[in-house]
Amino acid sequence: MLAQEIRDNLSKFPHCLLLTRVGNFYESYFEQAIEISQILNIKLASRRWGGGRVPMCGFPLQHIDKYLKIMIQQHKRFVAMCEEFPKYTSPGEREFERRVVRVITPGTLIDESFLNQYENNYLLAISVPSLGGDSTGDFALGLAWIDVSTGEFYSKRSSYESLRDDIARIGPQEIVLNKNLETQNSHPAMNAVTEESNVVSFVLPSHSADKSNQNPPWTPSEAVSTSEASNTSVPVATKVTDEIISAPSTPFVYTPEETSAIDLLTTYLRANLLEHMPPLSLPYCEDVGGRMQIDSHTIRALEIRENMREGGVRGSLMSSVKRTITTSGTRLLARWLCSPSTSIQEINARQSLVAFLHSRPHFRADLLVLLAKAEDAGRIVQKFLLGKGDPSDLLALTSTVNIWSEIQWRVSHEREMESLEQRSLAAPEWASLDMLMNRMNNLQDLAQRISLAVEAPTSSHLDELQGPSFEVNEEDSDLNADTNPLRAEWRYGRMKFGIKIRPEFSATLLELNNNLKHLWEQKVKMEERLQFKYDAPSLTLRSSPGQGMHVHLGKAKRDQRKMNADSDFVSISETGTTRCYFFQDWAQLGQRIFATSVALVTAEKEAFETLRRNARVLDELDVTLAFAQLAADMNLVKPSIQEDVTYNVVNGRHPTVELGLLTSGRVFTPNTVALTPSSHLHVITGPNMAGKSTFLRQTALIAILAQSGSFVPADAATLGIVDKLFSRVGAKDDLFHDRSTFMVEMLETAEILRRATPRSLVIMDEVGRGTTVKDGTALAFATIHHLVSVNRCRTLFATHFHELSEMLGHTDGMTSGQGVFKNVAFYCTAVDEQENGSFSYSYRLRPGVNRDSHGLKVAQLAGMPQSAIEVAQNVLTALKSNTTEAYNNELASIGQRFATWN
Ligand SMILES: Nc1ncnc2c1ncn2[C@@H]1O[C@H](COP(=O)(O)OP(=O)(O)OP(=O)(O)O)[C@@H](O)[C@H]1O
Repeated sequence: MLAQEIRDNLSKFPHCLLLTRVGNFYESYFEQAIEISQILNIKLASRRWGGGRVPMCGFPLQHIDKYLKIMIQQHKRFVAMCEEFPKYTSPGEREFERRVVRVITPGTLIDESFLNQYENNYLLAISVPSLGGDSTGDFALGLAWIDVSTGEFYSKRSSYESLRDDIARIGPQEIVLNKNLETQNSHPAMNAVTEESNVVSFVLPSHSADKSNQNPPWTPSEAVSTSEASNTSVPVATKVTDEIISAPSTPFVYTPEETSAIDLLTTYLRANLLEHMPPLSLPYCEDVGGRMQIDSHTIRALEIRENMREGGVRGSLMSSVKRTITTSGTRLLARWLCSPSTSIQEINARQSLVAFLHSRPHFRADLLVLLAKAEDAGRIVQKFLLGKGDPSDLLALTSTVNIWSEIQWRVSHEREMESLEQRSLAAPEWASLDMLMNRMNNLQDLAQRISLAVEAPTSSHLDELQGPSFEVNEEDSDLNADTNPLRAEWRYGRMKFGIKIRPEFSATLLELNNNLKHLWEQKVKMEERLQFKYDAPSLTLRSSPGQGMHVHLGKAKRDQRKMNADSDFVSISETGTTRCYFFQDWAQLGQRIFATSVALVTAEKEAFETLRRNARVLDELDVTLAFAQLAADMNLVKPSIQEDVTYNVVNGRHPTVELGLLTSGRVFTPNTVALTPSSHLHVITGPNMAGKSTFLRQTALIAILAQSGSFVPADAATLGIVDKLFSRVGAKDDLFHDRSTFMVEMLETAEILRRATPRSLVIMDEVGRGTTVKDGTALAFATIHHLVSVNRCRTLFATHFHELSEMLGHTDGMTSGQGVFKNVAFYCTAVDEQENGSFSYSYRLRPGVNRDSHGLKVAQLAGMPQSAIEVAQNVLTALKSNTTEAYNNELASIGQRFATWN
């Protein structure tokens, strides 16, 4: 029996490692046991089955998380969890029913202990246009991504051009694509997803792309549209709240591409979460132009989330600026830093709040103490929706809501104190905090209502919820639980999730519950009346997607006589034994039941959404408090943001390098930069190790911080919105994809030249260094030429090819704008040499060109043997000879001179 169950499951889930619960163990049998024992490094045993011995291995239940982590996160394998459920057959006997309740994949983790709570664990679905369609058009792709462990759900239009950037920014653990793509290795979408060795899964969508727009793949409650809701006077399905301070009040409109991606995602989730599929919020629709686009290389090169060398967060922007104290706030901070806003209104709202909190250190400190006590409410709500919430989660949720109330109280107390002190000047400042706090619900009795209203169901509850039976006609050919609204209502509404919101939670819920109860009673009475009147005991009132509300006769031959004689019953179908009729009265009553059921589910979800919404407001408070704290710690200033293309930063600093230097007691030298339309490309020259790359990177990081809503490390800053940020810095080779260092460099450069707009910011470090000096110089010149004449974007271009300055018409003593290229200016760093031979770097930029790279000094510092340095010095002197003949003679003599050891 067990052997057969396991064989069946192995063939049903061939792509998974199967773990079967047997008593207090998870076990694996047959060929897979060999593989699992190797992966987990556990003992391989065998047992006698069916006359032969079969391999097996297993481990105690309590080790499940440890081993799941190895299989899923280290080996990127999928695991099908087959659980056992006791079945009481007869007194004293106990049997088990076993079934796969969930397939765990890297992108569908729920509450596993190895999940990093400070980071999102996203599953991303990408829909691509059908073959033969317009596969190259702008924004032809749809993206949908969700963190199942927190319920954070988003969608967005995308294009092939920006797909890589979107993937890098979202950082999914797993990507889902349409099954049609599985064999198309050269498809551009496949190229983009395999770039980062992502885990890629393929699924057949439940709806075709063209149908999906009219027939969205969500549960009925989610699909309730404004018009539908107003017809039935039920609450409109609440949209996912925005993360921004001024949330849009209009509902989201999803493009067909997004709808297809959402369909792919939900189909995949259902196929894997199985019995743990939660009800989903509507995805928050990201505006394509609303976020700064940071290209995929730049996210890595600027070390925003993680440090490139070690892969960890140490030394990253995130680690230097992180002052958040909640896990969900930290996740939000990472999202803001990886996709800064391009809306001046949004940025200003965030910055005003930071300024407000920055100017009130005591208030800030109090709020931080309170926030530190709050739990990750969004994650707890999601746990309940996933059927995993337990009494301790309920306690945590209740106490967190109490803390939210305390925060609200502390805010109003601060306001009272200020009005007592008659600080009327401060009134406008309150606007930003008011805007945020107004998005929180009244919490006065929320905590009490939660403990009253949220409960794990007992089995009697489940029975109560299931009946009275409003079942689906099993003979219907188009029977499908996902498209049958009534089934889905029970399934998504309450049944599966081990959680029920009691009607006491809100007046709306109470009223809807009463209505529904009343309608059910009417339905039962109508059924009984019809059975009696038409002498038809097999008559039931039913609903199905194919036949709508209909009257069903189970034993038609026996019961149809009187009904056929009544013109109120219109026959719509019949089989050998059954018959179905349309009956106006039932059609009307059934519709009302349906509408009320949908409204009830919507209202229940609204109750959870209330909690989520508040949690999100607190996340924003956490991040803005963190920015305020950061501003105080690192002496940051509020930047002024404007809608033009300037970039003016006075004495800017690199936040991470500054911190690093501080730890060794050194001081960072600040630098000023002024990019304007008349001087929008700056060529930076100077010695090795004198701070060129640092200057380039700090320029990009300041733009990111400013547009995320933070203050910036500078004395003053005025920034025009950056729509796209590009970098070409510090390339490595990419042997896996068969690309040399120079090829990587050229790919990145080509992408910038193709995509940068006049509102973009580009930093380029040593373009052309990976080839010969002549080729490199030519390419560097062509790149500058293109950036100045075609892209016209703000650019910092660091180079050791100082010949470029001559080519661009720079002469000593000239000022900005006097060269052949009017929009190009020249700045450099230098080495200060002392008479005693010692030297130091001057990190401070000054106008002009530095033709000396002082590379030998760096070699000396790096510990190159003195004899080698001397040889290099001789060669350098020879190479600096200024006539062609002398130069060639020197080259010829160098070999002769240094070949003496031979
Ligand atoms: N403004 C600064 N103030 C103080 N120290 C700095 C500054 N900028 C850079 N440094 C220090 O100098 C080191 C080298 O800087 P960076 O890599 O930016 O130089 P570089 O000019 O780009 O060098 P190379 O041309 O060799 O790539 C940094 O790691 C940092 O320790």
